[in-house]
Amino acid sequence: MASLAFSATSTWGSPTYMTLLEKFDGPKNDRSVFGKVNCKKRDLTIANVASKLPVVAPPAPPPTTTKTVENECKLRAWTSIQQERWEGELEVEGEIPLWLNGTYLRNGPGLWHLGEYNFRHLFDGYATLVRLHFENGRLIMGHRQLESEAYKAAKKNNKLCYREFSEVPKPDNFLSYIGDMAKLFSGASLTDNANTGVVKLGDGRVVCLTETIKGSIVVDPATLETIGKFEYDDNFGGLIHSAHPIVTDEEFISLLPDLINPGYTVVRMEPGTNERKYIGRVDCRGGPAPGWVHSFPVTEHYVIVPEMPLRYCAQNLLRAEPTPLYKFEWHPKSKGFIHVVCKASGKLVASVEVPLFVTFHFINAYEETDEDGRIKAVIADCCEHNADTTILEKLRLQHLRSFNGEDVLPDARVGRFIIPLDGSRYGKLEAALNPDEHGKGMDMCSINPAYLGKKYRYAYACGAQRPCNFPNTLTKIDLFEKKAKNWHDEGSVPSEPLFVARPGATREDDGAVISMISDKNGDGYALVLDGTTFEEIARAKFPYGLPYGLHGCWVPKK
Ligand SMILES: CC1=C[C@H](O/C=C(C)\C=C\C2=C(C)CCCC2(C)C)OC1=O
Ligand SMILES: CC(/C=C/C=O)=C\C=C/O
Ligand SMILES: [Fe+2]
Repeated sequence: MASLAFSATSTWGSPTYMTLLEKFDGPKNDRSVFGKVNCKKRDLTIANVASKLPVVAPPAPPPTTTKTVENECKLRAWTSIQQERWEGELEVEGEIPLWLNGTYLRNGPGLWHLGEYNFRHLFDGYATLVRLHFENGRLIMGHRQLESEAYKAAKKNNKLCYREFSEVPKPDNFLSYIGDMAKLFSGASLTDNANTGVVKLGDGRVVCLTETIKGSIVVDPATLETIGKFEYDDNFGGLIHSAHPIVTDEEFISLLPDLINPGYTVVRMEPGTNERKYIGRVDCRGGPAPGWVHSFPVTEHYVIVPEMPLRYCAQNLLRAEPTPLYKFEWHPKSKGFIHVVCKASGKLVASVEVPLFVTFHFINAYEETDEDGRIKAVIADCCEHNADTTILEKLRLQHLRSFNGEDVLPDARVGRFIIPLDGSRYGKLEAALNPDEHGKGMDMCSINPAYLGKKYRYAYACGAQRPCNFPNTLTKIDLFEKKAKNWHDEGSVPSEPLFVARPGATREDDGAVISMISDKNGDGYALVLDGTTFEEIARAKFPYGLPYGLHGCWVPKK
């Protein structure tokens, strides 16, 4: 299929869209997009509608293959999405459990270039939403670009217009540079490219998120259409928040880092409202700025506030060219801390110094009680990168695209913080199990959501089968037995496994685990594993390989 190059000569306005709408109509369209993939053409309502969707050709992707020592790497994980959107039914191999009814939504940075200009970091890409709709053993896949202001402006002007994770728009001249600085301070130049995750609020609204507050965007889970900005209806201000709020049917809890008076505000929002309410505040204990707080855990009674020695850095925010640690700085002398805030009173119940740590993702946390039922400690688990920040650099696209058989993924582990609540000054950090169990790779985790904040046994994540340059296995961690069971498809990259509990289940691991795989042939497929045995129960090939996605959520059938 001819693709419209995302260049000065291409048209992204409605005339082209209309032309394509007419041109790519009906099932014929599917074939032209798919090539030889086995996609059923049954008249499923959604699929039928979907097959009539305009298949707008996207920016031409950057080179898709990378020379390696042995062979050509065709992996699509690190290359831009092929087209703006697609939807259709997939042929299922194996059996999708009939109880698995609902939609898995996944978000991630899926478009990494503007015309000839290639972005440099995984986290810079424009958001690509993917949906896997499971219904009575059948599976419909769809993907669509998120229509953020940043994405729309890039398409319209064919250049970067907002500050992304590592990319910064080039000022035209000195005066515009001064203007850009003003925009930076007001937040006007920050991106709203919500490419990190997607959550379902208790009231049913589905919101895409990233680190910037303005990058909170409501989408329709059925069509993946961008509905509009999620406006927070309160006076907290600020420009950034944790990219991973804690979201349940009852609440939305988030942390707002304060870069002026280093600290964090803990806030809570009720379903059906857009108003975050104040829970409490933690002042940082070290360093010139708060630690990066990409995620945080909660227990039944507490919000756990990590203060990582990898701290936000005002100078790096202002720089035009990325530094090795991007918007952050490593401050080992400033130390690392974990703070525990009571959800009900907002009071700080513990604040302990812990060994240096680096983490993107907390897995879960819970309270440990003594014989009399008194809470004596908090346990908080995370994907911990052995206090080594190099993982941030390893997520550069050039690095991800150039795997040559060398083992270059830095080691990681399930880091377990033990935080005493008896007034002690220090907490501990240790590996929850031997990292060899999961090939010393560890990130992109999920749990059975019914165990959020509670003592739990199982975590699902990505581990490593070495040599590799990125986590390449799905791993089920048993924190009681301290064992892991690993799933691996040689040469492929799986995305974050998501656990869905079987309705009525009483065992923690009774359910299914969903992931999407980029395989070594350049294809991709949805994968369903049994939550207990961790064996494959079904897979369904995509029409083409999709870019890597970060985080997702489950929207159960109503
Ligand atoms: C991880 C991860 C990266 C991605 O970040 C996206 C952006 C736009 C982040 C921007 C910023 C920071 C990381 C630090 C503080 C400043 C600011 C520029 C907002 O989203 C992710 O989840
Ligand atoms: C992809 C990743 C972090 C994503 C943040 O949202 C980490 C991968 C390697 O450990
Ligand atoms: Fe994340």
